[in-house]
Amino acid sequence: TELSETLQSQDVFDLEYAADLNITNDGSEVYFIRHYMDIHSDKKLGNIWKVTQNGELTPVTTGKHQQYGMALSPDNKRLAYISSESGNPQIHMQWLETGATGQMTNLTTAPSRLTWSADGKYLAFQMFVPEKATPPVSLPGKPEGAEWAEPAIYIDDVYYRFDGGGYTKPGYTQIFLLSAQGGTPRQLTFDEFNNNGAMSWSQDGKQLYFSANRHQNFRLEPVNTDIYRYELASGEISAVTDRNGPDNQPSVSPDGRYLAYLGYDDRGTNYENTQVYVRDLSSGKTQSLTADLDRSVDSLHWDGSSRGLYIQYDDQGKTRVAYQPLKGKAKQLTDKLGGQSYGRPYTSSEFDVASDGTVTFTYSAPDRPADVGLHTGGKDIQLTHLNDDALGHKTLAKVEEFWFKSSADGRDIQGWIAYPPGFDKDKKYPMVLEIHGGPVTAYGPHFAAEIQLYAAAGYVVVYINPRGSSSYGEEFAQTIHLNYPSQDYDDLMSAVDTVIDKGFIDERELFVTGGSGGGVLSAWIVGHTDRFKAAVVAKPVINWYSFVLTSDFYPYFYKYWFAAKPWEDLEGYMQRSPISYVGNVTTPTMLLTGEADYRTPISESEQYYQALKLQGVETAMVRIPDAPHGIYKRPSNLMSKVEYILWWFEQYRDERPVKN
Ligand SMILES: CSCC[C@H](NC=O)C(=O)N[C@@H](C)C(=O)O
Repeated sequence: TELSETLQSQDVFDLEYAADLNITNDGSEVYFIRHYMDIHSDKKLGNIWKVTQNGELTPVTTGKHQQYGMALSPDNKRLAYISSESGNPQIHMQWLETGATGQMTNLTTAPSRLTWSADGKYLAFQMFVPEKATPPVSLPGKPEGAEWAEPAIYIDDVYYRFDGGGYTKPGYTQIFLLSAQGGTPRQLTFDEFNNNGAMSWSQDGKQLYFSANRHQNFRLEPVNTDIYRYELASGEISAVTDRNGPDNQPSVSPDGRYLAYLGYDDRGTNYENTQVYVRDLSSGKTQSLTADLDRSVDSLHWDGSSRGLYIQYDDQGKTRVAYQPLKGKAKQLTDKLGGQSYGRPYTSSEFDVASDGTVTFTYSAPDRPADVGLHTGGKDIQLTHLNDDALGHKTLAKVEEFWFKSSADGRDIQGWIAYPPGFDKDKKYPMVLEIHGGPVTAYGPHFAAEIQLYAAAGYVVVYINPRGSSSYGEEFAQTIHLNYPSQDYDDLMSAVDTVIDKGFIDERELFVTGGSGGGVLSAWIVGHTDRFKAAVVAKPVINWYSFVLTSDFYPYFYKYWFAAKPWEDLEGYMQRSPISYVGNVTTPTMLLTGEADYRTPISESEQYYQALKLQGVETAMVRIPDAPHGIYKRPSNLMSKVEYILWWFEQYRDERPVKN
């Protein structure tokens, strides 16, 4: 095929990225999953690879499989991982000295969270244990061999479908123990809770700490997880934490003295900073190490000497790793993490640490999905270049940071401009404003196929972190508590004005799109201004009343995003709903949503489509069959999304014939 100079939508099949980083104790090698897109199955697959400190790459496993959940044994001699190569997900093990590999289990449902005991003799893991569902009604009179319709589906659980997971089956996630020699796993927990949070062994192997929501009312208290201790000898489970609010990611220190974990006090708001807590296991004394950080810590790893922790958090659109000693100030190590959200430029990354403090992390650059990086001797080194073959010969958009003041109140807001390849500041370009979802998430200077493809099509792409985004502290994120959308609209309009003032935008050629929370804001925008020539509203919430009563995670949304239940505050719900402003819309607006989106169900898009039709506004609806909220997860769906958005915008470009 002909070499093209700029990124094309089919190039998404050539993207690769690194995940599941596991560094050896001496820091000399990093094992990772090398994800790639399989053009035949249209799925993301992945095999295990190893990279040394000098960048030498070796495959560890191979084949057209999805391998994931990798865990290096404490002595670094074995690698446990999950693979579907035998047909369904099973635990596999590779003995690294000999390369011998074995399937360790014959499970009936998918295992997860492989967690080694310190002596390397056991693996704890979790697995869904289905319960027998007996429908309350069975139809009489079916003659032998008759082909009747599928039986009716009876639902009585709070959570009956999950975005990306489909309709739920009755049962609970339980903890299991597997000998590292293989064999039959032993089930450790049996009760009617989902024992599904992260796990960590005590150093003597007598206890297993895990996080779970084991409150009687757990379904309606969706974030109230705690840390529990499981006694291997007796099977007794006791609560280690008991506050109102989440406690998770337990991690026992290498010397066995402390338990670190993440959590916050639940004050019922849309956002709280997740802090790092350390509990002295003999005295029970617990302290927060990050009370003054004003950022949410996403993950942690103990320092080999048990004197502190390496922590990861988002800060102004980037992700950092810092060393936080048990006493004293944190030391910044690197801010180059990211690259795992290859569709849109969300912060998304991971890291691991060797005993000597060498940090491996997913290395982010605006023009590449995640590579393997290393932070050692005060320097960041990029160990892999997984996409140089596919992207090295292409001209990609340059991404530049900018800051501006919001017209609402003069608040400083951060954004980025992606310039079309071959950009010439003396020319005038059409602009796409692309808006993130969440709404408490953050974009940053990270690779994003969607942004790159809009730029490759000739648009200057602008994306910002309006108020309510994460990575700027608690006050900034909470400005939209019970107040979304609101002045975030002004932040977005000020961004557009700021970029127009730079002189290279054709003011008559402004386009807007956004997904999820960004779909809310783009629908809000067309209801409040006619300055955009066309809009694509992707997987939006259009009506908060119907959203709260159809979304998979509804016990959370009504409780943390609104002051009351929908029927108790009809006015409040409708005031913040884009549907209430549909009467103002004149902008041609297309809807685009996955038909299996159970987070922002497609009925939201249908409402807007039908309302726009009734209003006589130009509209269309793109339905992506079987796609969940994460449309990008199948490469061809990512392609469809981008191609349809660009096509819609092109209909309204000046030099194109206007649509009938
Ligand atoms: C605005 S409704 C909730 C949508 C969703 N938030 C959490 O699931 C969301 O905005 N998702 C973002 C990250 C997206 O899909 O882009």
